[in-house]
Amino acid sequence: DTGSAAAIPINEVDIAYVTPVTVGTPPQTLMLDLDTGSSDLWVFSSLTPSSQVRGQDIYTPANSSTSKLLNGHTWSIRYGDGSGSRGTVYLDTLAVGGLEVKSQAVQTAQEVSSSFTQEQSLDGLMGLGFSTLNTVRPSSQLTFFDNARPSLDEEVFTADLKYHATGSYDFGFVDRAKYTGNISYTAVTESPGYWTHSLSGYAVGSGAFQTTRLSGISDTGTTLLYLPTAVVTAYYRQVQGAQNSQYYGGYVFPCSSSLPTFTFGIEEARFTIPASYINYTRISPTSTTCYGGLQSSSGLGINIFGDVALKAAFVVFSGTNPPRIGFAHK
Ligand SMILES: C[C@H](Cc1ccc(C(C)(C)C)cc1)[C@H](NN)c1nnnn1Cc1ccc2c(c1)OCO2
Repeated sequence: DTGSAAAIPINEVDIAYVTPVTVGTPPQTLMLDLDTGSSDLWVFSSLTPSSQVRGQDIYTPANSSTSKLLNGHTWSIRYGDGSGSRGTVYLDTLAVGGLEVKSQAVQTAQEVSSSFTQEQSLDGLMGLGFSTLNTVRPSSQLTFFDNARPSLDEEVFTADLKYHATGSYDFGFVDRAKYTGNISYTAVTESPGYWTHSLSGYAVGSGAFQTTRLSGISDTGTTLLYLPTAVVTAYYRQVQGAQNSQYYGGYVFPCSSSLPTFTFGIEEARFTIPASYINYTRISPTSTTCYGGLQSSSGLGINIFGDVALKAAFVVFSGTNPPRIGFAHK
């Protein structure tokens, strides 16, 4: 079996991407953020207080003839940016792009933090990290990918995220039409449940490639690219007027500055992020100061290869044993 679905940016700066997912019988369509950096599938629901719902679609288990309460089970998740949610759990039929799982744990939110309420076009998250990270208790639940595995033609899913455009997620196959050349694979360690792997090095603009192993997680649910301070200072040293602002919590620069590209290595392969991806956003609609798409990871304790990096490639998340991740040009 296979599935293929759109990855749609939810705003004009690609803060997150959503994918249509159908839940229940008859199918209720929700727009979920497929997130390889977490492992809970949670949705805005009929159990979410109306004061916390602002335009989101909701899942109503009572309207689904196939929904079953997972008795006595609850969940609670806190994300690295401080946002979070918690609630109860139903099992129901769930499909992404034609790929159906009969009994998927759907975590119904009874509380969501304000940053989720504010994102009107995002109805929840679908974690695609390793199921060890799932927060449902007393028994943790499997991700959609883990549930779908037995029926997949190939134990893979791929991410083709795009800059200011709609991309796609595919399950169970690697679409030859979506990339050029060869796929460069590298080893993944499932620690502590993320798609953790190394970069083989980096280059700033036309500068020499620095060969140095940088370990981190490929995370479709994180907007920006977070790397060690040494790398980030080397990058912004090439940007006129750049500064690391305590006030804005990161590197900012005059929007008129010209930015270098940023190249990262996957084993012998090289992927160049265009300067436009790193000129992330104006700090306010009328400001001439812009916020960088490359920021320091020093506060996070882990390097995060988020969407700013992933959208520069076609990415294969391979659930083989051992797992691996592949990057190709597109
Ligand atoms: C933050 C997302 C999870 C999320 C996604 C979207 C949203 C909004 C819809 C409200 C926009 C909030 C939250 C990430 N997912 N793997 C995550 N979940 N747990 N850790 N991370 C990665 C991390 C960790 C720390 C950080 C960060 C990132 O950005 C800034 O500081």
